[in-house]
Amino acid sequence: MKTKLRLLFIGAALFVIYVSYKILEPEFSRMKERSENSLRSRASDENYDTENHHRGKFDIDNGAQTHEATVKEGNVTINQVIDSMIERYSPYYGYKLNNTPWNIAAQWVEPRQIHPENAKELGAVLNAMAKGTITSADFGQKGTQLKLTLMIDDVQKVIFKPAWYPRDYIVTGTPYAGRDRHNAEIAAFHLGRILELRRTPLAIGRRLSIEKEILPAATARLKTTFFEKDGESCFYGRCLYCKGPDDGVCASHGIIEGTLVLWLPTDFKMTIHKHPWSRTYRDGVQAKWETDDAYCAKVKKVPKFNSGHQLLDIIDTSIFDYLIGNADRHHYETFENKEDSMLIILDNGKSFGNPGVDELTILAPLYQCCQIRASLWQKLLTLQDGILSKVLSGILANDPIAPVLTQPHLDALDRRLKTILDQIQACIAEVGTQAIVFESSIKGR
Ligand SMILES: Nc1ncnc2c1ncn2[C@@H]1O[C@H](COP(=O)(O)OP(=O)(O)OP(=O)(O)O)[C@@H](O)[C@H]1O
Ligand SMILES: [Mn+2]
Repeated sequence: MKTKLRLLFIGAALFVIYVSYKILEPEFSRMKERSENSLRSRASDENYDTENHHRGKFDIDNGAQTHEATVKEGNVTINQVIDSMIERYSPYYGYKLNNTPWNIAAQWVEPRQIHPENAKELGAVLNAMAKGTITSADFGQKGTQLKLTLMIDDVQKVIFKPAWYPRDYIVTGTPYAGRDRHNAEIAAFHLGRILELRRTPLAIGRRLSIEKEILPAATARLKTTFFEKDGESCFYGRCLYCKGPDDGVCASHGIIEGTLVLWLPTDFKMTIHKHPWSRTYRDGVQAKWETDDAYCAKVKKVPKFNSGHQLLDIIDTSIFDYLIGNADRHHYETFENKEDSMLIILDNGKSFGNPGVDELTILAPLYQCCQIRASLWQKLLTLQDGILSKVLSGILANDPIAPVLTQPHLDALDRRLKTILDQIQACIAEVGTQAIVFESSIKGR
């Protein structure tokens, strides 16, 4: 019996080494190819502003950022991998469009992705969100937290989630404590891109002038929630936790910082589902999943989870949430009447609260079901050894409200990634290779 276990373990370890090698191999050769082709293709792309040809930097900042990897034949360093990934995932905000940005973003939405892999128009859409004119401002429509619904250029709806905390504020208490972290929405959006999940709506930071940009566009009912404190304009909007001035946010020198999240096209209706691993939000009351190690087997008996991809989507999301420290995934939404719909990763506001706490219970869907899509596992393997934090911080460095995350939050990502990979190894040792599911996360089947 002991020998059998030992053999199984050695077999699993060899399998992991082989798969890791296979995964990294194409990344290395793609990198070589890219570095050879990048300058050539950049110069031939007429939509790139050749005077400011570097991607990234939100405001034109000549030549400050050069991520061209100089790859020597057969000798790829980790920094070159990082630079190449930053280059690949940094939106190019100066990209010039031939179409309206809003139509482009609306056409991207499909049942299993909100945007395509690495579209060059992404920077232009984000830029339009960050620079467009606010033509109307009203209460946020749904949810319990303070937010505004803004209209940009008369046509595009976005949510504005305002800043509550300075970047280095550490939220303590329950895993879901505190107000929303607006910066978390931006970090989550880009993390979703790096992980190739692409299920999070576009998000970008923006600083708005209350007097010049919000008040002139504000509805009468929103204006009634404005007040003054210490010579600054403030508002408290309307939501479950918006009772009055004590629940308001204030400008600083007339400016209020926040994150804009692009509203999904309204022709996609959404169905709301209770998350099977949701918390009770009651002190001393535990949910079933917290006390029952065989909980996953019970979830699998529910028709919508015993076939199809929703359970795997939940596992993807638990990995995503563990990385960002989001213990507040109480519900989730899918597209109505789309059989293959993804779990849309909406609302990441309760993330990046405490970089010193790794809330392992967020990973319960992974460790209780012991299954993960091969595509996500592969992606995670390529981001080990500090690559994840460096790539994400390189991309976030170009957001208008950078720095988006403090170093302790970035370090937490690498630490948590290691825990996830260890957990996957433990699952392989426990259930064998059936822990790895060969199903595309984008196609769903
Ligand atoms: N980008 C979006 N496009 C379309 N609908 C959205 C978008 N973002 C949020 N919604 C809708 O608004 C609801 C509330 O948004 P969100 O979850 O961000 O707010 P919240 O106040 O944090 O909610 P909760 O209190 O439930 O956590 C979502 O459940 C979803 O139905
Ligand atoms: Mn929320």
